[in-house]
Amino acid sequence: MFGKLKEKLQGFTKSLNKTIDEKAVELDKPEVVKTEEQILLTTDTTTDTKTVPNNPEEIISETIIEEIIIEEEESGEVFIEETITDEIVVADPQKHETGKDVKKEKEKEKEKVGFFGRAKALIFDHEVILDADDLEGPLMDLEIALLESDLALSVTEAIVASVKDQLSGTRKKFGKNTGNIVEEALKTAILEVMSANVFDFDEFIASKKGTTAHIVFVGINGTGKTTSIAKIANRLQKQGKTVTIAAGDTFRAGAIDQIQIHADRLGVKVIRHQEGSDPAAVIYDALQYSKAHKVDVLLSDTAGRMHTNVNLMAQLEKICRVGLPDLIIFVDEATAGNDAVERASQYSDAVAISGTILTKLDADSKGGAAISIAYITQKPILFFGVGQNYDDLMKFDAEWFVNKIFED
Ligand SMILES: Nc1nc2c(ncn2[C@@H]2O[C@H](COP(=O)(O)OP(=O)(O)OP(=O)(O)O)[C@@H](O)[C@H]2O)c(=O)[nH]1
Repeated sequence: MFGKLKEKLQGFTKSLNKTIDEKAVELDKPEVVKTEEQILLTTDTTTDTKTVPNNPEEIISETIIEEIIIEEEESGEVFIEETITDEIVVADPQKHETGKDVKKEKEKEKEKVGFFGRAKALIFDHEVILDADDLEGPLMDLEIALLESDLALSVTEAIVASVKDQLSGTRKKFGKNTGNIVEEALKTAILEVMSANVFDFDEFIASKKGTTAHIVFVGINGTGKTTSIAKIANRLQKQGKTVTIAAGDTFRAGAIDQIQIHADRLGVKVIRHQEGSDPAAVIYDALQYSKAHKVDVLLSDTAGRMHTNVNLMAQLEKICRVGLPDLIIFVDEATAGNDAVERASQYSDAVAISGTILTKLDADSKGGAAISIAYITQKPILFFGVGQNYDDLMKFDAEWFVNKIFED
């Protein structure tokens, strides 16, 4: 899931981590030279064993310290040279050992702790300050990565600005979690967008106890409105709620029968008129019926319509005016590209969208549509459709979503 977005974001994370690492080494170089003596002191020439400083957990670049084994031609004996930055430390020549012994000894030491790790420990607590120059290149890469993952320009800019804000000018501890700094900044930025106006669907339904909660589903053709209505009906029934469905798609041939089939399977009452009749009238009747029968939730289907069709969008406004919905749910596909942003925006202008259901997350989704729609509508994603069965509906969880983008 979100393979492409994941790959691109990981690219940015790696590139900025590299900058941080380079900068950390640069800042800490004088410190490494200063502590060279300390490293030498750790070599006990009488026992030829080395003491180990605390915290030797990580391995640093071999460009800082190298070991060279030199074989002496005549005796076949071996000296160890340790090169620290550009200085050479020669192990005690009085204490000649055979090559085999030395190698064994070195193997043991490596098992105890990496030598580079010990050196790294000495620069462990320093801080890196990222400035605009350090961030410029990686942030440009991030912007391109997000745009290529179908995020709208406005949301891309918001995420890049947030990441920049979090990383620039601030002192960052250079410790063993360095690698997380960038990822955390990105996660926070995406989480901010995805958590806009969070609203809990179940709490909302619970709050309507005693009255009929009316939900209208809108969106372009074939995005999964009818299927999502059936999934929501199934979910509500499992929670002990009573449900009615309004067959408000009177436009597409077969749409009324399609929703009737779902309703029959689920044992839900459908209020329907003739094909071609006024959808606002069907929905009005369904609402009266549901109220009279104290039905907990009325789910109203509407015909798919292109956001660019002025007449059909005007009809949708009328449906929502007459039907007095408590929620208007915009349904679109998680697989949608940048065009999803345009339609979310136009639907949002036409009617007061309360939230979005993103369907087909089980198909190859780039993830960009989810982030963009949440940002453009400034309304929460409520559910993900994750398949064609009634149970294939997942309540949206922003943290789950963001972690999914970054998981390996
Ligand atoms: N894989 C997958 N398919 C889905 C999902 N949701 C809906 N579909 C399929 O998408 C197709 C269209 O779904 P519908 O529910 O008919 O879409 P609609 O928005 O009501 O279509 P119109 O009435 O033409 O506007 C159907 O084949 C559904 O089975 C989903 O979450 N995952």
